[in-house]
Amino acid sequence: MPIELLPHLQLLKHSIPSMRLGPSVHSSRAIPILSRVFPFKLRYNALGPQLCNQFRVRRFTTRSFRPRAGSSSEFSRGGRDRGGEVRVSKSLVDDEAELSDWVSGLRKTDSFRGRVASNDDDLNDRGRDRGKSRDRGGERNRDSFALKRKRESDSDEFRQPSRGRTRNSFESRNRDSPAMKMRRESDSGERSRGRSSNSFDSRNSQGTKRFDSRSNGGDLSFQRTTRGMGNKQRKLKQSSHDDDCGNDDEELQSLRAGFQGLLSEDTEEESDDGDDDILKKSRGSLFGMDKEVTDNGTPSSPEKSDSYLSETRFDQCSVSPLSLKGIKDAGYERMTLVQEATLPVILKGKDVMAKAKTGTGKTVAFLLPSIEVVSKSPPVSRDQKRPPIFVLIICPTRELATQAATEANKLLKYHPSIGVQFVIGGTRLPLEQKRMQANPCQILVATPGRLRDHIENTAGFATRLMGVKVLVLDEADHLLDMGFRKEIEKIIAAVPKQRQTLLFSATVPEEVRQICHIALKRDHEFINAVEEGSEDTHSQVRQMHMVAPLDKHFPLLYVLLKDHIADNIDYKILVFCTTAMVTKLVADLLGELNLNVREIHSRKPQSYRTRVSEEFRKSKGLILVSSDVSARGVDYPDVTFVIQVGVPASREQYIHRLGRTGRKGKEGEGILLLAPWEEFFLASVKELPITKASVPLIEPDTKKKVERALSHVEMKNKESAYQAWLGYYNSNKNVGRDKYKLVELANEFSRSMGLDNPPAIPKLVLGKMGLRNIPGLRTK
Ligand SMILES: Nc1ncnc2c1ncn2[C@@H]1O[C@H](COP(=O)(O)OP(=O)(O)OP(=O)(O)O)[C@@H](O)[C@H]1O
Repeated sequence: MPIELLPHLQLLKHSIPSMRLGPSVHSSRAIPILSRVFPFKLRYNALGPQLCNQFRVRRFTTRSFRPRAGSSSEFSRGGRDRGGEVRVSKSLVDDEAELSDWVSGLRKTDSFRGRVASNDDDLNDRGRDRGKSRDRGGERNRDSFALKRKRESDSDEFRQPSRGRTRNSFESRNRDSPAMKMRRESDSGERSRGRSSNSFDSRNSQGTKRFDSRSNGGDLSFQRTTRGMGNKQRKLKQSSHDDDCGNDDEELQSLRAGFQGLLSEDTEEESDDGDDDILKKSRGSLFGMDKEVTDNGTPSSPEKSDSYLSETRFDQCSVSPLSLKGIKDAGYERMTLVQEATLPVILKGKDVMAKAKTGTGKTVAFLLPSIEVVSKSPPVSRDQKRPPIFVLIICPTRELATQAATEANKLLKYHPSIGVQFVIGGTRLPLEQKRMQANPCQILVATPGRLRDHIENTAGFATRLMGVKVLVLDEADHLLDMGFRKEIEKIIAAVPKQRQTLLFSATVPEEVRQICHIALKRDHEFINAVEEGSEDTHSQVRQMHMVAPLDKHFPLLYVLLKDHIADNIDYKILVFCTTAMVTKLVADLLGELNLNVREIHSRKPQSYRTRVSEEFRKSKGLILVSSDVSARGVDYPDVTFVIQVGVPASREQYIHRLGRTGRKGKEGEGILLLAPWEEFFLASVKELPITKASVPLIEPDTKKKVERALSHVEMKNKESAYQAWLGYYNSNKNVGRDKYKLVELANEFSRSMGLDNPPAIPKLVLGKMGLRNIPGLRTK
């Protein structure tokens, strides 16, 4: 049964002009419980203040509504008022991914280039990996605690046998999941003029407007019926965001510094049950939440609520019957809150920038109206030489692009005349060219670099792009930041000026709002589906940070993982690392520790990435160690735990990574593991409910075990990780400023890998990093 969040919000009636909700507390139960969670290994402190004191004040303004004649995007019937929480979601994943081609170029070899499994072609991958790359999944990484350990080839079989389980007791916690308020904001032109039909908040000089979705103000295209469409208040209000703490240069630097290949050693499987006892002792959630357990002592999988859904059904809005059939087959009945908020506006043809939390259905929110545009366009004849592309969707990573294309295919099930294709880096350009020629599509999903390749190298492609009516930037903030800006500007120049543009993300920093005119018309709508006063993260995802010296990070990571696994029979864990090569190292280490682990990062061929991604999507009882290729947008269901090791590239990246758990209203946990000199990052996420965890004692046996495992990790991988680590932190504004200190820290990292001397780095690389002649570095 879905949990009803915030029953008090049910009391809201659309006739109430304005009300203020009293403070609510959430997750306070965690505190006393935490103190007894890790009697043997982990002791968490100071969980209190943030969880206890999250009082939120919300204001709702309601207005009565008049249907607007001729609105093309009206819902035929409003839903009942209902509180809810919006999440959103897509994120940008990875600079590394898009840069991997560049890295390949540098190496003057195509050995990194893989091919997409969807092309039924992973020969490159097999050839490359055979004999030199050890797949760590099932072959050697046995997790003595995982109930099932499978070989990598058994990709779909990680699901634990189902057992009778009771639900977690999450519903008993006091959850703060207030009614969503969506903030819509039109850009400066309209702001200055004001609009009589919206209820402007006079306090906001920039045109903040409040309105109730049930009682639409002027230009909203929700149908105004007596009952209205839902209980969500939409506020037209400018949001502000903290500064980024990093930038894409960091990834670039780490790549520059760290591209050493994909080698890994061949080792025997090893089974060591030595930590069984520790696990048994420390049963209990990492975050100290009481969970109901099954007869056999294992808790159930994450609790789910439908708070991300609105009351409005898809069949209440004016989309084509064929789309409705596809939606129904996809299993969607009610719109998510962001879909409900954006669909009418997009269907009206307006440019939209939308922000909503991770995992709340942003993909469908931009796909569905885009499909409607195509379905209303004149049919494309098969003989047409350069059939127009009507909808162009840009995603920052390959995984996201393929995911969006898959979702589009679902929705297009009953639109036989509409085709969707994707073009992504890491695949052969000629193959894509042939594919596009054989099956011309009207909807194209692309990563920026590969799209530019096609614009420059595929005959007739530029002409096809002149048909674009809708341009979508998924993970817009990432696409518009410095890492992708140039590509995006080129792409925008290649599509018609007269088009509709849609920008979606779970994070929209102020800087991006400032420069969104690059893509959007001046009178675009900003729709913020994150309720006012709410954080950009989900309240049902428990967040912590732990600050510990670097030399403790590997054992701590192990302890955190083992503990979570012991507590969650259906565990599904994402471990984020700073760079691709550090990701590889950590995956190697966890493999040596007999955990059931896979790795994904930009240094892996695309076919491998696709395969592992698919496996993780379907699996339970699996750990995926990832670089930022999985940070944004990737929709892995039921991720139970996200661990971030080392400082994230930015506040936004932290949010997107964390957003891999807690999707579609589910529960989740996240922890950020920092070294003391990385604590500066916490200032950038201070408004998020991240509580501090104290560093647990690490048992001598655990320490020894981790050291032994590290000694088995191939030297080459340690060298690459060291170099990549240096590159990443060198380009971090805070850490990289003092080169002397940076090298000291890098050498601390080297020691944490069990090396007495730091690995030597080529002079050329050091020169590029501006680190020549810094004491403590070894050159070769
Ligand atoms: N109306 C709906 N009802 C139920 N499920 C839905 C609906 N719309 C989308 N979903 C599902 O919700 C999940 C999350 O959607 P999606 O990946 O689009 O989220 P997102 O907001 O883009 O997340 P992120 O910010 O991480 O990219 C997907 O599994 C999708 O199939």
